[in-house]
Amino acid sequence: MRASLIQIAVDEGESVESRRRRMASLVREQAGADLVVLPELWTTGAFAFEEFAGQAEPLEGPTHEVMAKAASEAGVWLHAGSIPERTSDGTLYNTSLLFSPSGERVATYRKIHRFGFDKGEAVLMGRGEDLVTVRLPETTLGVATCYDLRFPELFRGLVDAGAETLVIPAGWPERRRDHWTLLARARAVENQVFVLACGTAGTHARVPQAGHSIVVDPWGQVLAEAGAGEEVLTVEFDPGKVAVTREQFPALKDRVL
Ligand SMILES: O=C(O)CCC(=O)C(=O)O
Repeated sequence: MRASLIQIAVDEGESVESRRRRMASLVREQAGADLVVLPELWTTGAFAFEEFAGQAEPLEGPTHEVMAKAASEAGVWLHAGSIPERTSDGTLYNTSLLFSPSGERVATYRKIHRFGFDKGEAVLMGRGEDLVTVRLPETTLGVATCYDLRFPELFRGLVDAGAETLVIPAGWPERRRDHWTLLARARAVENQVFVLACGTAGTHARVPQAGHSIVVDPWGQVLAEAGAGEEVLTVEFDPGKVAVTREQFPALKDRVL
């Protein structure tokens, strides 16, 4: 299975519309991949809190339209990262959109753990409630977003629901980059899954981003890791390795709690 993680910079000098067009073109360039993954809140930037309300979209808004088309033109499964979603009652959510290779939306995930410690996203956005898995022909995806990575119980829930590949879009800051790579590996090892974690590059809202999108196998080996700048990280992996790892080292069977 081939996956491409598109790590872009959210540059305030680029309009949201041009970034959408640029992202769509990058997705189209990944034709031939099975799965393409984009970062968290790449239209606004995950730390651009003051932009959330102004840039929030309905679920089937402009990002949905452009990404559905890009997925079908590239013929790929697309985790289109997340958007600031505005529901009909005015509530905002940090919502991920997933599309099939025919451009049909197959899942949405509203981020459960909101970041900000009583500020920013934590007060501006509503809390998601539902765990989401998506069956692809080769593997079952379990989805989570950025700060969720710190909460292992969420991933146990996804594993119980059948997840074999965790897909985690993020806008992770540079100053905690070590946590990002450490936690990505920890979630892979403890759950015996692949982890595909896609972050952003550059600096937005004065917060330098970590980049370093990463793909980890169920044994905790790093299959690929991006640098700090814009990059498309492409990796081939064998989803069958999840079953093999769980059989050879059946730690998940010894869970007590
Ligand atoms: O947990 C962290 O260090 C970063 C989380 C974050 O930036 C986010 O969820 O947007």
